Parts: sequence; C-alpha cells; structure tokens
Amino acid sequence: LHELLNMCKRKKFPPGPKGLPILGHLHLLGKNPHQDLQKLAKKHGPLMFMRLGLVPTYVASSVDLSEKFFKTYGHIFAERPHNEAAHYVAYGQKDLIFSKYGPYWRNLRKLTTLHLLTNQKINSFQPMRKQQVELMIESLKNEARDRLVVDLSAKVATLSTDLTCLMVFGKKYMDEDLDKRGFKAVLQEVVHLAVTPNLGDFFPFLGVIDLQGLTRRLKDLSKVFDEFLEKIIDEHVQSYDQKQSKDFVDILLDIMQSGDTEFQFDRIRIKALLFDMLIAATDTSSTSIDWILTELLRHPHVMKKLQKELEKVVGLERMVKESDLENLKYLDMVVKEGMRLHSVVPISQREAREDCVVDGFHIRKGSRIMINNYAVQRDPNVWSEPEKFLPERFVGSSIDVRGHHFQLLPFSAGRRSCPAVELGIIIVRLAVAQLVHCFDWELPIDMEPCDLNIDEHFGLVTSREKNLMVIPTYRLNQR
Ligand code: HEM
Repeated sequence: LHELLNMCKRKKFPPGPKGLPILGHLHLLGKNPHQDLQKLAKKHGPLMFMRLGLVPTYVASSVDLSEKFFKTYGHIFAERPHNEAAHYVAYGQKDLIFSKYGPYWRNLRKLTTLHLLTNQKINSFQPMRKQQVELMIESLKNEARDRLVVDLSAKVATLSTDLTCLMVFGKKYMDEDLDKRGFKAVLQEVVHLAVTPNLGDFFPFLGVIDLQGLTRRLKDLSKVFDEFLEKIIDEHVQSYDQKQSKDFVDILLDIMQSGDTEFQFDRIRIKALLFDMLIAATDTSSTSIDWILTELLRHPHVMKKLQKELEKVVGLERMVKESDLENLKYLDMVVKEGMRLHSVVPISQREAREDCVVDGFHIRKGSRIMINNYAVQRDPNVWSEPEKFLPERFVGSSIDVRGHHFQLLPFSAGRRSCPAVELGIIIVRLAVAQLVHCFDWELPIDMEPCDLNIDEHFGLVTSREKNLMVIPTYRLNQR
C-alpha cells in the first residue's frame, strides 16, 4: 500500500509514443493494430502507456508481462473493457464473453464448463464431427476430379458453422433460415459490429449521440437474432421428449427447468449463452485451420513431412479418425506453430478493476490493458527466429496451448481465457489432418509457395485478408 501511495503521488507512467490532443494515440493504430503496437513496442519497450481517446491504455508485449497480467495480477485484470456493441447484441452483457467479472460471470462460466464443455459432452459429438468432416472431403473430392480451384477458406468456414450449429442447436441452419440476408451474413455482421471501434468506447460522452449510426444497426441486428433464438428454443420445447442425444439448447432448458442453479437462469440468459457459443466457436476454429493450411502451403517440405507421418500412423487405405490424433506428434507441432504465428485473437483486452503497481508503474483502476499476444508469440527473447514457421522448435518441448505457458497464447490465459480449448484443439487437429491426408494441394498456376499472400484482417478474430484458393488432388487409395 505504501508503494502504491508513493506511486500515486509520483504518477510514474511507462514510456510511450507522443500523443495528440483529444485523439491521444488513436491515430497510430491502423488496420492491423497488433502489428502497429508490436512496432511501437520495439521502440518504446515491453510496457507502453498510450491514450486511446480518453481511455488510458497500457500495452504489454513480453512473455514476462503476459504472465503478470494474466496470472500474477490476474484477479485485477479479469474485466473486459467497456464495449458499446456488447450491450446491445449480448443481452445487456448477460452472456459469458462480455459479462462483468464477478459472481454472475463465475456462475455462468461454471455452468458452461460443467454442463456444455465436459470431455464426455465433447466425445458425444464425435460421430457428428466425423460425418461433417467426411462431407467436406466428399465435396472436395468431386472438385478434385475436375481439377477445379477451390475456395478452401469457404469450405472450412462452412464446416465450422455446421459443426457449431449441430452441437448448439441440433440441426444445421441454411443461409435463408435466419433472415433474408442469410445466416452466415447476419452472424458475420454481428461479429463485425462487435469489434468496429465505436467512438463511444473511447469518448464515452459520444456514446449517446451515436455518430456512426452503429447503435441503430446493432439494435436492428439483435432483434433479428433474438427472433431466431426464440424460434429455436420454441422448437426445442415442443420436441423435448423425443430427443435421444442432447444439444446445448436441450441441456440449457434442462438446467432452467430443474431450478438447481445458484443464480437466476432464465430464457434471456439461455439466449445470451447461445449467442456466445455461436460467435465464439465458429470463426475461431475455421480461421485457425485456414492459417495452418496457409503455412503448410508456404512450406511444402513441412506438408510432405506431415503427410509421411499420416501415412505411417493411418495408412493410405482409410481416412483419419479422432482416435489417431494422439499418435500424430508432428501434427501437434504443426498446429502449435501455426497458432503461434497466427493467433486468431492477437490482442487480449482487459480493464483494471483496482489500482495496481506492475513493474514499478502505477496502473489506475479503469485503465485499459492490451496484452499483445501477437508480439508475445514473436518475442525474440524466448523464441529463436520468431518470424519463421518451424514446427521442429517444439521437439522435446513441454510448451502447450492450454494457458500455462505464457509465451504461447492462442486460447489466451487466465480467468477470461477460452473455456473450450479441448474442443477447439480437436476440431483444428482433425480438420487439418484430414485435409492433408486426403489431398495433395497445389497453388493456382504461376504461383510459388512464397507468393502466397499472408495479409491479415483484424477483427473479433483475425483472419486471412483473402480467401485461400487451391487445387486438390485426392491421394488415398480408392477401393
Ligand atoms: C480453435 C478454436 C478457438 C480458439 C482459437 C479460441 C480462442 C479464444 C480466446 C483467445 C479467448 C479469450 C480472448 C481474450 O483473451 O479476451 C476465447 C474466449 C472464449 N471462447 Fe474460445 N476459442 C476457440 C473455440 C471456442 C469454442 C469452440 C467455444 C465454445 C463452444 C469457445 C468459447 C469461448 C468463450 C465462451 C470465451 C469467453 C470466456 C470468458 O470470457 O470467460 N471458444 N477463445
């Protein structure tokens, strides 16, 4: 406390770039803020102070600081920053992703991990995953026969949406089901709006004025979504007794009807959680798969080595099964290395719940913290040749993606990290293994591996800017 009082008096801020009046440092952040912040950190140091509009912001870019913010002082930095959009789309933040840190969030997180994301539940969806991955392979096989250039990003996105819908709702939703704009389009617009920098987030007094018209669009979209979720819940209530296997809606209805929760759990809260599952599960998985395949295409010798491992463990007579995954050690390294170079959530944002001192610098309650996972995963002090795709760096290493190693953060770490790591990892490994095992992949004519574009598009998840276009050739022995 004594140290804190002294700090307050001296107001010692970490170094940082020079800011402008009013805007602060907002003008320094371009379309890929994680890359801009990494460059600035090289100049100003691993802990920087900036002002985004009126919001004091601390940017952490080293492994040491990621451990401090996620773990050592994790209880102080467990809050998500104010987000205008979340208020409208996530039922007044009654969901898990955007809810305020505290007993309500804790109960909801417990409910999610104890009832929806258990190993037993994840295993119960194994036949469904098998079937959906096989459908994707079957459709690619047809295109391979005609030597077509396929939009692999779109295929993987469809797979991911279908897997999510079947797990959460028990059935697939087609484009026209949600609204005339289409299911995927509406989902994407919600996700887009949820991360569009809203002036109200940086200049709270502008929130009410709604200069960008975002609030209008958000209200409109949340209404479309709400009607859709209402319909789904009604359908589930009607077909309640005839169900063999339970999807997430059935499980949540069970919990609501049992009345066993330590907190009020009603229809609004069910809808809020369903909303979360849709936006948290879909693009994260498909984008991770997309990036890993991109790196494999850019590094044909790694692709070959992975195919050799698959030939040895699985053989060319059949497709990959989930039970093979634990024996695919090189696959595990390829997945980790792809996720290290392309974190789909490159910046974890938090808000300080109390005053705190980190590395001798005073951080005031309410300040924003940006942990630049992208910079941490390329920190030259812990990663040699950090810009290179080298799966072999994980040979003999115990580093994994579960949030205990603060240099590798694809699912983030600490209290607000991903509660679905096990599920996410299974989906990513299975899809990558199956695609690499079943096909040889070529780039369209005249394109060398090194020409393959790796430009990023920052959003709620950071994806490839352009879809991945490739030519598959089926490689398993046909019976
Ligand atoms: C490869 C797939 C996935 C990746 C890479 C991923 C990544 C992440 C990351 C990085 C975060 C934390 C963001 C932060 O630090 O602020 C997160 C949070 C979250 N994820 Fe995932 N995720 C994946 C799949 C899933 C799936 C399949 C689900 C649900 C079925 C899910 C549900 C959630 C939820 C609910 C949160 C918020 C937790 C909270 O605030 O307490 N994720 N995810």
